[in-house]
Amino acid sequence: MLGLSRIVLTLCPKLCKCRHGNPSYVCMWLYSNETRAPSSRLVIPLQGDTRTRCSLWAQDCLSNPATFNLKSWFSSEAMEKSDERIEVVLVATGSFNPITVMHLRLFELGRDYLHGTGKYKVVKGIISPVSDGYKKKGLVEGSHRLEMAQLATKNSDWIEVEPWECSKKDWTETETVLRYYQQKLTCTDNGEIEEKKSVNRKGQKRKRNNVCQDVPDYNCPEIKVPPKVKLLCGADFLESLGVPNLWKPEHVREIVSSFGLVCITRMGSDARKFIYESDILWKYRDNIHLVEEWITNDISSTKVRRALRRGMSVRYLVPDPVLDYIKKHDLYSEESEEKNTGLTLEPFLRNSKKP
Ligand SMILES: Nc1ncnc2c1ncn2[C@@H]1O[C@H](COP(=O)(O)OP(=O)(O)OP(=O)(O)O)[C@@H](O)[C@H]1O
Ligand SMILES: NC(=O)c1ccc[n+]([C@@H]2O[C@H](COP(=O)(O)O)[C@@H](O)[C@H]2O)c1
Repeated sequence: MLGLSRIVLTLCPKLCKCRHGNPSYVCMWLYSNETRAPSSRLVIPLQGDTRTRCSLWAQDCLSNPATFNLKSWFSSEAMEKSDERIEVVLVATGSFNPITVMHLRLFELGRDYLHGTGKYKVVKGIISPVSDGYKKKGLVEGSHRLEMAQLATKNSDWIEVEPWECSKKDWTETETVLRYYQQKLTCTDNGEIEEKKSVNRKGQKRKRNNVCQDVPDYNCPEIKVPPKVKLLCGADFLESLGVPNLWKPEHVREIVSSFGLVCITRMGSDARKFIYESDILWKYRDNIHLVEEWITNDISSTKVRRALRRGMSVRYLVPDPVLDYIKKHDLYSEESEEKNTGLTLEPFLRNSKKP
């Protein structure tokens, strides 16, 4: 809870149970330093001097976060009404050529880890297959990769496949992809309201006070605190951040500072050492969650494609419906592996262009 930048108090007439329609709850929106969006919300029944107490507590907490102790200010009954965990949406980008069981495991491992911290609640997982414009060698058509990812996640009640990135002709940088998903979550939930609220009639930005009363009511569905997007990846992906000309330094900074990473260990990669050796990753190491996979395996799409080309079984490495789809469409062959041969990977091409 340290790192609060702003607390907003509002009264909640819509939660009111009294006949006169007077507000009966105080809603406190807590804004973290990391993001401009509210990170959590507390709802406290309005009894006696609750509103004054909220206001005093907010000022006290902001001026000296070390004194933060909500329980000493409010009753346990009031506290039980709030879930202070930060909601997270895990986004995995990649080729998924084809999707394997390990890709699905990444989500389970990432979610378990974040829940184990007690600080986060994972509300959704998003698989975002890369566009054909990425031009990676052996990359089969996006429509097939999408379909396979959809088949693989059919039985999951929290992992979804987003076609946005894949259905574009051109490749999209990962930082843009994450921003898109964050914006999508924020706009549906409360992003636009937040924007409107911070602009006054003359169109000028309103000065943000530490404590004010201008946030809409608690139980409007559209003002729910938006979940935070975090990038879910394997340790090899993390190490790729250091490959010259593959990533823009400002994108690496933005990914580790604004979004954050949940990184699963992988054979052949030493994520801990990589973070230590990178100044930018070291600076934001608190925003990089390293998850140890103890049941190690090195399933990779490359190895699955290789086995398929050689007519070997890949059963139990990919979900059964995915295997059926691969067979039905005869997706992976020596010929498919030659796709994009001789082409430069789009990120290298883009980053080598003069501005
Ligand atoms: N066995 C694994 N352990 C940890 N992370 C993995 C594993 N397999 C895939 N990932 C992660 O899944 C994400 C998407 O990966 P991608 O689609 O490139 O699959 P891949 O199996 O790594 O493919 P390839 O074999 O072509 O490198 C990446 O962040 C990658 O690090
Ligand atoms: N600069 C960038 O944004 C950048 C560079 C390289 C790869 N990526 C992404 O990382 C993922 C890598 O996937 P592969 O491991 O299958 O190559 C893809 O989603 C790709 O778009 C992003």
